[in-house]
Amino acid sequence: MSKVTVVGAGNVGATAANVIALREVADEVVMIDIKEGVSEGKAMDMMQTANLLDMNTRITGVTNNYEATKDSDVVVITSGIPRKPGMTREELIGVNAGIVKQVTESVLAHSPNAVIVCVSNPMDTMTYLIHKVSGLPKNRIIGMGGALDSSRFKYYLSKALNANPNEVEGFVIGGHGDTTMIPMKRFATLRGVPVTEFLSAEELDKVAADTMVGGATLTKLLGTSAWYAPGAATAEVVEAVLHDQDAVIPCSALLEGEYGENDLCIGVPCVLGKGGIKKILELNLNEEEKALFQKSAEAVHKTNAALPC
Ligand SMILES: NC(=O)C1=CN([C@@H]2O[C@H](COP(=O)(O)OP(=O)(O)OC[C@H]3O[C@@H](n4cnc5c(N)ncnc54)[C@H](O)[C@@H]3O)[C@@H](O)[C@H]2O)C=CC1
Ligand SMILES: O=C([O-])CC(=O)C(=O)O
Repeated sequence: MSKVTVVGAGNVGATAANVIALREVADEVVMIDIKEGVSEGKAMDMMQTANLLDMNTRITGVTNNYEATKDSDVVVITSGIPRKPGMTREELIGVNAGIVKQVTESVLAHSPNAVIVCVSNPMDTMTYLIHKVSGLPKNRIIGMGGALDSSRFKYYLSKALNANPNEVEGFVIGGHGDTTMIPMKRFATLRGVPVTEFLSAEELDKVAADTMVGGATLTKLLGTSAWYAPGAATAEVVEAVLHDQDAVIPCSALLEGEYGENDLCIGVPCVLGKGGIKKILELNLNEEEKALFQKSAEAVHKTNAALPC
């Protein structure tokens, strides 16, 4: 029996729980929130789709009751405030650091062996905070950002190529921020054919720029940040871990020398499976990519330095 807890039953948390349940990634999903009745209500609503959608996962919701999260295999942390139009993710640090710290302590008290997937923003810094607060082995803490950013990159590539998004491959490394993401243009392909065969340098630069502000674009349209793709990307990460898929997904991982960085969580290609991050893949970056990575890392270090704890 596998069990996933999702902390925060707001837009992203509830969507992630729903996708995890519909894809039957886990046997049991528990949503927990501080808002009285919200998790319970969303869980009941989702369970009323079970017979319509042939879903066999059991979803429950609780308010503040960590006992119900006991012995989870994976805990997803989405609790915290989202940005509003015009804000950066980094501006959320003050409020969200306090929430993420308290939530990490509470979940680990009941699920000491869980793999933690951090979603709350600023995500790389919140992932780093979880390392500091928990002292867990580094493989058990995964920051979810690259899965989403890569999916957006593939979306914008598919639009520029006028192609089926499922035929497109590509990934994004670096920080999960409007100016820190690094869409890896050099490795993007349409069914294995480099996209540079079909797109000009200018067209590809536009795809990369749109990807970097993908979250901000949606925040402007929606008045709050996005949830469908973030929820689905979170479910992808949880599935890779629970089903021991050895899936290569860019995630925010603690670096200890990789990519020339230390004491930093930032997006790098990871092999995900049982136990969390099985391996970090070190790419042979060219000079331009190295410089972008260094700049991105500096920015994330700077945000980390603003952590209140
Ligand atoms: N890493 C990524 O790729 C993405 C990150 N995000 C981030 O995820 C977070 C959640 O976003 P949304 O779901 O849109 O926000 P939301 O406001 O819809 O939901 C957040 C939920 O967290 C709950 N919460 C607050 N404090 C809590 C606590 N101590 N314990 C349990 N629950 C608590 C709130 O009551 C609320 O229901 C934000 O920080 C957002 O910036 C959003 C999209 C993508
Ligand atoms: O844009 C935001 O603030 C939420 C987020 O991280 C994303 O959708 O990429």
